Amino acid sequence: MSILIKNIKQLVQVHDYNVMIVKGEDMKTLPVLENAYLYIEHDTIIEYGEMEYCEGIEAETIIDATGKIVLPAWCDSHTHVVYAGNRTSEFVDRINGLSYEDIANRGGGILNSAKLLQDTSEDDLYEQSINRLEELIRMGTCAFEIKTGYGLTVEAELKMLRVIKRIKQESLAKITPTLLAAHAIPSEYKDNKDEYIKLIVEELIPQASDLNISHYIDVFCEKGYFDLDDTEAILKAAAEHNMRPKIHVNQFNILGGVGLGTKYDALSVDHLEELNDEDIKALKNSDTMPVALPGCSYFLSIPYTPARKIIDAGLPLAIATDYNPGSAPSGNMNFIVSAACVKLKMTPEEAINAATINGAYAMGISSMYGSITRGKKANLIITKPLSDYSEIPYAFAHDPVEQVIINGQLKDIKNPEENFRI
Ligand SMILES: N=CN[C@@H](CCC(=O)O)C(=O)O
Ligand SMILES: [Zn+2]
Repeated sequence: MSILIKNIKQLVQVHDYNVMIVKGEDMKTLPVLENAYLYIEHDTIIEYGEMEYCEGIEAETIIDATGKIVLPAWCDSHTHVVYAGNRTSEFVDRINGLSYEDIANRGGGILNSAKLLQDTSEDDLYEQSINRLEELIRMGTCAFEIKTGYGLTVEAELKMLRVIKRIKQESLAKITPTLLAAHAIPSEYKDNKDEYIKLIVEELIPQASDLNISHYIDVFCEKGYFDLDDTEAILKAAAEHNMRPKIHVNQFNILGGVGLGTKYDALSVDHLEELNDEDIKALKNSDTMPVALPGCSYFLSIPYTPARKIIDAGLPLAIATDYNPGSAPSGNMNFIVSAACVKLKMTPEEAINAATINGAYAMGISSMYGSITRGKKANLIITKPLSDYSEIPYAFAHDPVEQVIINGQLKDIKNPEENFRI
């Protein structure tokens, strides 16, 4: 199978030499080839260049991309897309004045989603989740991290892991699973948090490790959830099973989770709506990717991650959706790229770097995803006709995506019958 895309107005994020991460000042640069072609064989980017060098290249499928932009598909490194039902009633409660914390204190929030998920069959959970995921592929995302965390019992967390495994096996999207058993304290452990941590450490992590699905561990390190000691106990146990941290830190309060994350060589530390100089210092001496989640800030009306402080300190930054039923019920990366520009004051170049190559890094897949590089996987967005790539974040809430190539397959995203499964 071969595809040739011709007359591309702008081929974006082109790197002749493979890149794994883009940091600081370098995030301002987005390499672009004007009037270009791109040639794909099977699932791989084989060749690209200026149109004048395209002569003689033949392919089974030829796409004329006159006026259009081609870029790597979005890499969403933080999602909770496997969940049951929704939490619209809490949405209304918040409109009427309750805070996210008030709702959690009443026993709602994550615990509500956990109850729903525990009562949902594995097949139903799979169907709900893959349908959400396919809607997101139509919006241009082809790589997703997916967390557990709405099970909160050994049985239900393993059910979530099996659903994620099935999605990983059946979807054309690239999936990175993460174990987030420490997402909230189940009500039966309300006065006995240590017992729940013991359950995670002694039963869940070893059983999850035996399933060999997830190589990443997450903890919601936050007041009222898991403190620094709890988090460390879980990271330590996970490290013995070769699970690397990707943790929720600094969403509402600074507990020292960033420093703890870097100490345990976290692949990413996510949220960072609150951030101090010590956190910046810890990140500077690490291989840890900071991840901003502007959809959560928008939906909960909490501060936005100080992206300028992070990037101007010479650090890398990724952006992701945090797609979940409580704090960010949207997985639209086009919106996230726009919000990064408008609210986090990132340039379009920085935002696109953050949503492609740095998103891929935050899933440990940037050697094969996140840039237009010979040998990398062909996961691509072909836009509608646009004046320039900066129109993607500029025209917020518009849908810039016309076609998607996922794993080397051209998909008709407007056709409701189109499927994105292997
Ligand atoms: N903060 C922790 N976890 C999610 C929210 C989960 C929920 O409310 O269901 C987040 O990243 O925002
Ligand atoms: Zn999250």
